[in-house]
Amino acid sequence: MTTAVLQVQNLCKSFGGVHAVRDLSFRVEPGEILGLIGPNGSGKSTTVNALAGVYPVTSGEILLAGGHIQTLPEYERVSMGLARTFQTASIFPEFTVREQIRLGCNVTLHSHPLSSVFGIGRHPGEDEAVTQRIEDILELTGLNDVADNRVATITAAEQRFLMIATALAAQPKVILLDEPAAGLVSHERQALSSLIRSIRDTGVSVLVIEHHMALIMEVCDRIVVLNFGSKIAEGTPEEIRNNQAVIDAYLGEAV
Ligand SMILES: Nc1ncnc2c1ncn2[C@@H]1O[C@H](COP(=O)(O)OP(=O)(O)OP(=O)(O)O)[C@@H](O)[C@H]1O
Repeated sequence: MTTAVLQVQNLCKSFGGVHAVRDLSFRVEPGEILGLIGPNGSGKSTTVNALAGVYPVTSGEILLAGGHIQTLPEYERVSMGLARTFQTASIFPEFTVREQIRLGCNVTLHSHPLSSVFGIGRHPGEDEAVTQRIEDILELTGLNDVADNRVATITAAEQRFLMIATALAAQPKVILLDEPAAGLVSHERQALSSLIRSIRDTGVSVLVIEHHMALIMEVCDRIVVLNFGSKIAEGTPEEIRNNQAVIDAYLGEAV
């Protein structure tokens, strides 16, 4: 078996007496788009926050490319290759789009933070590499046309894509997308589907948490389904669509 990009083993997370996530295990393989779905309150956000290091786990293990990360702080997980987006836009309205993406690159820099001012601790070629990376991300996310616009002035959909762009700037091995389609209209969701596939095509694995079933079924290679904090099913979109436990708990007659 190849090493998973992200592996979750027997993850439990409780808040006092609330068992938000119970004994959850799954793997995100290299080059895979994995969906995490379930009804409201089933533990999806808690899982993402535990993976990202926002919450300490109650028990269980999280491995990134084979190494344990469950005790590491959030920023170390990012610099090791686990990036995430948030349900609400987490951006700087006064920055330009390009500046905001540059911020996301900082976690990968070897140069001293003041190297551009004082010329000390500079890693040759790093500025050029970062500039090229930003251009590549603008191209990938379709934000080139608004690259020099202030973040406050771009559309809500562009802000969502910018959040993904900023997460990509950290050069992740896996990106966690927390409800990326929230608030998007049909053609924007289509663009999001294409973007998610393009991200995978660059070699970055994707874990996507989403309520929009058409998008999940269209874009995911495999899907994990939660209910009351526990995994009730795992499989291809076709298998999940026809799984009676999933239909009863979540999908109903919707798909
Ligand atoms: N910080 C917290 N303190 C106490 N209980 C919490 C906390 N965060 C989540 N919970 C509880 O944990 C359970 C799982 O919540 P979670 O937000 O992870 O579900 P979800 O699947 O992401 O829901 P939604 O689809 O509505 O975002 C719920 O019962 C919720 O009330």
